[in-house]
Amino acid sequence: MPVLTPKETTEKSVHFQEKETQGRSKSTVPMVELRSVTKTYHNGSQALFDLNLSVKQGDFLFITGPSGSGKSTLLKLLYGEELPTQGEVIVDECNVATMKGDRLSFLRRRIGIVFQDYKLIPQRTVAENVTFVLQAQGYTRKEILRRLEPTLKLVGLLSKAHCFPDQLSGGEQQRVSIARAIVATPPLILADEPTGNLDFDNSWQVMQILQKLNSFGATVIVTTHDEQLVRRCNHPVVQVRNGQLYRK
Ligand SMILES: Nc1ncnc2c1ncn2[C@@H]1O[C@H](COP(=O)(O)OP(=O)(O)OP(=O)(O)O)[C@@H](O)[C@H]1O
Repeated sequence: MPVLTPKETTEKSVHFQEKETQGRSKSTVPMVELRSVTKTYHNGSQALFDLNLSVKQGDFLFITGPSGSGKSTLLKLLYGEELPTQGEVIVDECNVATMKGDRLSFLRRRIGIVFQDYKLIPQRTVAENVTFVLQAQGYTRKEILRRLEPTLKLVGLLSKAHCFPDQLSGGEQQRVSIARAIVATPPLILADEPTGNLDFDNSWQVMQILQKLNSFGATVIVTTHDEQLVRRCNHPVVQVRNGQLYRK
């Protein structure tokens, strides 16, 4: 079972400020645990089989694997988009499969999700795309404004706050989607092929942001095909093959 080594620096919440983390004790608390998880889709397609994984708070993990091996399915199980056919999916000490309604929504608020295809709203500006979810969650205007600026600054888009998505490059659009995922400072960030549509320089920029968030304390799990990017970052890697996980 790939149990991943925790980093030296671990915090429970994300703040967009450098923090003095040297000398903190390692976290041993798992943020994510999959216990003997099997996922078979209704059409009989078996995506994952008897899979175990433990990712501790503050870890950074890459998940690689060939197309169709089950990477996206694994992430979908973590945010409750799909349910396991067998086994348990534990996120932040909650059993995802047993959560419904408000409890599932509350758990999802603690997870920032970044997709390959950005999923931005074309008719809304960068600032509106980023703050939309906060508004829906009932944050006050003052709190929304307090969060917006440091978030845009972190992804290098403060000067683009009033642009619309079609006025941005692909790399910039992906950074907006990261800003949207992190503006509520979730302790867990899941990124599904976040660099799949980007060239190497933009991919590296995205990875640097994700690594920065990890250094601030967030647990980060990234699926990718990009071996070059994985090699350049010094983080644990597991591979999904035939529905199971292998440590690389
Ligand atoms: N909604 C679904 N219904 C039926 N089968 C599905 C569904 N989603 C995924 N699958 C199947 O599950 C398996 C794993 O798919 P998944 O999308 O998790 O792979 P992946 O590793 O993320 O692939 P890629 O790298 O191409 O995105 C594949 O065989 C796929 O066809």
